[in-house]
Amino acid sequence: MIGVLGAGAFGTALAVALARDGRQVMLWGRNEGTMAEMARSRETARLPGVTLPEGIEITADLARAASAETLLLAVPMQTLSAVLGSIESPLEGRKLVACCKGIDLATGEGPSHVIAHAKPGTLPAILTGPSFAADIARGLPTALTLACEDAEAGLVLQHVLSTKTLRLYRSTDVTGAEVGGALKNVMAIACGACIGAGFGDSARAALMTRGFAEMTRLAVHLGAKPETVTGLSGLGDLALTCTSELSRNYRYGLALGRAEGFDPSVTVEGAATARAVAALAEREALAMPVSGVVAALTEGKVTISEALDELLSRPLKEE
Ligand SMILES: NC(=O)C1=CN([C@@H]2O[C@H](COP(=O)(O)OP(=O)(O)OC[C@H]3O[C@@H](n4cnc5c(N)ncnc54)[C@H](O)[C@@H]3O)[C@@H](O)[C@H]2O)C=CC1
Ligand SMILES: O=C(CO)COP(=O)(O)O
Repeated sequence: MIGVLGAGAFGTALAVALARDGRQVMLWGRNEGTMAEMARSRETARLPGVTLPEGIEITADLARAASAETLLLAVPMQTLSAVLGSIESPLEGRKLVACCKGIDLATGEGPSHVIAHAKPGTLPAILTGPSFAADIARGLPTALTLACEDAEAGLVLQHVLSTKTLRLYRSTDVTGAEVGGALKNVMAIACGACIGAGFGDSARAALMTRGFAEMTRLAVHLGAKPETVTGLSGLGDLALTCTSELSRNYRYGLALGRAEGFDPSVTVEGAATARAVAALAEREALAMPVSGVVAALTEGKVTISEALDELLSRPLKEE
């Protein structure tokens, strides 16, 4: 049995893909009324046009869902610690797969460390890479990285979570996979803002490239392998998210660039993560200029033209 905690777009899409491939899945969401309605209609507004297979048990009972052998944690990054804290069972020896992207603002930690601190003795892993929930739910081909420090547990998870259309590549470099997933959202906000403000495609390509350099710098500083950053979890997801209007982070950036409002209820992981990265960069004395500018922009501390000036006025250097 696979338990998916978080019945938003991504958690539900993963539950749909796994159930369609014959897995038994329990999908948990915190709102009893919403979950009862999902169970009745076998639909969700988060994934229009998608029918939830009968193989998904829909529940608002956290203890029940958390009793599953493998748990996928598909809640927003800044809520991960609280959700884990509300599970009474210690979950010792169980595989806990983070399906969220970002860095915890309170601690500066990625999802696997948040899991390890909240639930010691578990086997933390991360599932990350280029994939829109809508694509996964429609059964379109998707390739992701499954990273777990415990190679044996990673191998088991790779087989348990791969389907005919969802192809998982295995890695033991959890830090590299997490940094890629977290930073690509920050860069997507930057790229959206760039296009929204009318700075053009050449400027976006420059931001993606310099953003990738920042991603690599932080990952390697934290002990990751550079080749992980060139994989699906890094370059792959950066390419998707910085160029598609299906991305919420990119769309949020577009709105910032156009000086338009944006629905605050939409999950935009890159805003809090930019602030977490800026704090981390300062603590570790790392140059992370694009992340710093995105943090300032999303906090309303600079305008879009001040943000551009800041990046263009940096000292000239070797690439
Ligand atoms: N939507 C997508 O295409 C993809 C999303 N992700 C990641 O998945 C994670 C979740 O995002 P989505 O499902 O897209 O967001 P979403 O906004 O569709 O859903 C978030 C869900 O979390 C629930 N939630 C919020 N706060 C909670 C709390 N304190 N306790 C319990 N539940 C809570 C909400 O009720 C909602 O059901 C994010 O980290 C995102 O980066 C990763 C890959 C693709
Ligand atoms: O992570 C994603 C694609 O890989 C989804 O991106 P957004 O959260 O920006 O919509």
